[in-house]
Amino acid sequence: MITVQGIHVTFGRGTPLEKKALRGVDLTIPEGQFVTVIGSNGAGKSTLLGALAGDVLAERGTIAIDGTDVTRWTTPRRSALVARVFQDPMAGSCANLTIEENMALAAARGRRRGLGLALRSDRRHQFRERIAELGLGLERRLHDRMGLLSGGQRQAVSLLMATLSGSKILLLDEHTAALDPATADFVLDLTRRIVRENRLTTLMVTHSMRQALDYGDRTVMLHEGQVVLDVAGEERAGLDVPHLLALFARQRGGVEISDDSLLID
Ligand SMILES: Nc1ncnc2c1ncn2[C@@H]1O[C@H](COP(=O)(O)OP(=O)(O)OP(=O)(O)O)[C@@H](O)[C@H]1O
Repeated sequence: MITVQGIHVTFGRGTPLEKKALRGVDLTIPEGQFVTVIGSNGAGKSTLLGALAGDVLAERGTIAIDGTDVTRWTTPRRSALVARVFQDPMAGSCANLTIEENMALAAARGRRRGLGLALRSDRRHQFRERIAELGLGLERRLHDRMGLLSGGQRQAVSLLMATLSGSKILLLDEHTAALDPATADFVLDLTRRIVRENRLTTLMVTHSMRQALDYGDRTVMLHEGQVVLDVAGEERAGLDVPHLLALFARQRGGVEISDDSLLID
């Protein structure tokens, strides 16, 4: 369970470039819920994920994970609880380490155990079995450098890595945006499977309205650092893309969507 209460984040405070990126965000996300997060450029989506991961410190408000106040915890301290997959397939894993070493590092995240221990033969066997489940044949490439993989393969391995440390929260920041449509579909279906099997509490930022409605159980829209729409259950099931766009336009004072950053499919 994630509890965000009254979070405010301001960048460049007191400078001419001061930007209030989050302005009093409240969100309670029950364990295992999969939330899609939408909003136009600069709405505060990545900042919200950064605040949850600990990269961005909130100046006001609190963030609790399973009842523990983590507001002042650093990113490394939160890393055993929170896993992230980024838009850039090169981020979040080490290109110069092998697939197996990357998996071992992910498994050791937030723990004091070293890489050696994480690479014990029983763990190696486990890594091979887990990566075989992706159906990409990567179990035969465990000793290849991560940098040799395609973008889609890297995102798939990054998703798998997110499950190895036992963290219960998954943050996905447009993790399919850099992939071709077919590969994006594969990674999204894998995401759905991994989230369900591991009962991960998930926030997925997407610019695609279609993805926002097709994946997950709840959709949250941010606008200028605030939650302006929060739908789940039957209300969400009854929404289609034109509806969502109309709701979005209403939040913007009736201004039509002319923002290229919002994809409708
Ligand atoms: N490190 C930073 N320093 C200064 N300003 C920042 C920083 N990070 C984000 N911002 C600003 O805060 C606002 C929110 O940014 P954020 O990246 O959270 O938006 P977003 O909704 O993820 O947008 P996009 O869809 O374009 O990625 C933007 O105006 C952005 O320019």
